[in-house]
Amino acid sequence: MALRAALRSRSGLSGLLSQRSSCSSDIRMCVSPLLVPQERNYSTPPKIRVEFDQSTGVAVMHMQSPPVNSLSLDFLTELCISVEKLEMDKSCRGLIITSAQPKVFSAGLDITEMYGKSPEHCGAFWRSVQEMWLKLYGSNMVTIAAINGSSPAGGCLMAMTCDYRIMADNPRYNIGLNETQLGIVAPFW
Ligand SMILES: CCCCC/C=C\C/C=C\C/C=C/C(=O)SCCNC(=O)CCNC(=O)[C@H](O)C(C)(C)COP(=O)(O)OP(=O)(O)OC[C@H]1O[C@@H](n2cnc3c(N)ncnc32)[C@H](O)[C@@H]1OP(=O)(O)O
Repeated sequence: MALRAALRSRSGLSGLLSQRSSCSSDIRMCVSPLLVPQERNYSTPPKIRVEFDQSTGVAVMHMQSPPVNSLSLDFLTELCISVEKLEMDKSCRGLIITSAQPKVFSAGLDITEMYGKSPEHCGAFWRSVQEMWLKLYGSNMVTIAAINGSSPAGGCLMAMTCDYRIMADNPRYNIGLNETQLGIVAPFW
């Protein structure tokens, strides 16, 4: 109850959504093996920014990978590490995921990860996709997607793995699954 009240009263969620629409206890103590070799390259700016409010127990995760928060291997790795860190912090009970990019929540899987890559890279990429939705779907935190822009395909998948979805009311923002239109078939796993 306290968490829900906190979520409701936080300027965070309502602020995030109105801002965008107006412009047009299992603590895992180890990092998963998938994530170990994928440490962030510190020569590039972080793709994920997390603000954790100790007083409410709510973290806001801002996706900030220009131009459209496409889900690349690097992006997904960073996102999974951030979720794991929050998951390990017992005081974090709620997670709001939103976008720092204008008009787009996430464009879905990064198309450039799907051609001209080695089989090893493709394997790592698809594992990271799976890791992302398993982590969010299985999270002990209350998870909310604050969808402040378009969110096709993998962006929709990510939102679907959260407990709640709230989308900015803007007719220009699309959400849904368009894989068939693109001729993409998700591999068996
Ligand atoms: C719970 C159980 C689950 C089990 C598993 C189930 C299913 C399998 C899992 C997932 C399948 C998912 C597949 C995918 O996600 S495939 C990707 C599909 N995505 C799209 O088709 C989105 C395409 N993009 C858009 O529609 C638009 O770009 C936008 C997001 C609406 C934004 O429009 P806007 O006009 O603002 O920008 P631009 O179109 O001009 O784009 C700017 C810039 O970004 C590049 N870009 C866009 N999308 C992607 C992308 N997905 N990957 C890589 N790059 C992308 C675009 O090319 C532009 O680049 P430029 O260099 O030209 O500036």
